[in-house]
Formats: sequence, structure tokens, C-alpha cells
Amino acid sequence: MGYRFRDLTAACQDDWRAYIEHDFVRALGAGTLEADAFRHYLQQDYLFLIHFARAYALAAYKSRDLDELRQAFDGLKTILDVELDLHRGFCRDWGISESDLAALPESRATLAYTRYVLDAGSRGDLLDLRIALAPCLVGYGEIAGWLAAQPFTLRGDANPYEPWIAMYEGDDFQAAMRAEIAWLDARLAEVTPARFEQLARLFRDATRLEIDFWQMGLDRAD
Ligand SMILES: Cc1ncc(CN)c(N)n1
Repeated sequence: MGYRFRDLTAACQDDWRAYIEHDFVRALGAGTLEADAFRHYLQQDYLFLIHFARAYALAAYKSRDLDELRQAFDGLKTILDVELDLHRGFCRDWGISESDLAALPESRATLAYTRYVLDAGSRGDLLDLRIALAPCLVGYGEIAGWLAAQPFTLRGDANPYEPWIAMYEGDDFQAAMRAEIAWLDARLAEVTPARFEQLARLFRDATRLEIDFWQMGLDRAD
């Protein structure tokens, strides 16, 4: 029997849950996250998304057929047209100007995560790269679903973070997440146990870097 995407999350269950259910996520859902922590996260996430858009361009370069090329193009478009567009709107709403964004120093957590993924993708093949990208795409989709199911999550205008939750809960992002899981399921079905171990390590590392990214927001770390 072949592997599936869920075998990757099962292989690092504790890290995966620590990422999905992080204190930053809980506070965001409850609407109690300190505004400065969210602002710090938003600014660093702007830099993060620019590097992740580059990673999707790398995925286009590594593609072997038109389907993979289109998927990489769709990933790049989702980041540029959905996430970054809304993100710049959030920044405006939270008092962060375009010139603030242009002058931002990159935090260590942003540097570590984005360069790790670009390096893993440069050294490896398309599957390595898309596994390293998966905690980002699949994780945020799962986080939105998890938050929607929690009794402490405050929905509607009473929660200042409602637009953020709604973005990742929205059809565009959820469809992109499902398509990625389907592609990963098909590729993972063909790999050997030794290759799966390599990929599981990559997935776990990227998941741990996501945890550091949340913590960077909570700590306002540089
Ligand atoms: C750090 C991080 N990880 C994931 C996502 C969702 N693309 C994001 N915007 N930022």
C-alpha cells in the first residue's frame, strides 16, 4: 500500500498539532491576540509571502509537464492575487504603510523558514519542494477549519481577526489546499519507505519552522 499526505502529518503528529493549535492561533480565534503581535506577524508575513512566491516560481522551473507547470502558476497566482492582495489591505487597516513594508528588516524566523524551503527545493526535485511548501498551504487551510470548529472562536465583527480567518476559510484557499493534497497523495503513493523517511523529515522541519514563525509573532522577535 502506498503512502498518502496524512502519513506525513501522522509522522510528526506532536509538531503538527503544536503548529495548528499554537497559542498565536488560539488568541487569534478568540480575538484576544495583542495588536502589536499581529502587526509584527503581518509585516514579517509580507516578506515571507514574497519568498514563497519565488518558491512557486522555482516549482514552475522544476515542473516536468504542463499540469505541474499550471499548478505552480496557480500557486504563484494564489499568493500574489489572493493572499498578498488581501494582506496589503490588512496592513493598511492595521496602520502599516507601504513605506513601512519596503523598509522592513527580515526577522530570523522569516529568514530561516523561507531560505530553508528555497534551499530544499533547489537541491531536491519538485516533490521535495512541494513537501517543504505543504505545511504553509495545507496547514493554514487546516487552521481555518480547526478554528471554525472551536467553541472559543469568536466570529463576526466582534473579532478583529475575522477577515484573516475568513481568507483561509474561503473557497479559493480551500480549493488550492485540496488540489495540493490530491497531487501529494498521487506522488506519495509511488515512493519507497526510504524516500518517505526523507520527505517526512523535510515536512517535519518545515512544520517546526511554522511553529517558530507563530512564536516570533507572539514574542515580537527580530
Ligand atoms: C508563515 C506563513 N505560513 C503559511 C501561510 C499561508 N500561505 C502564510 N501566509 N504565512
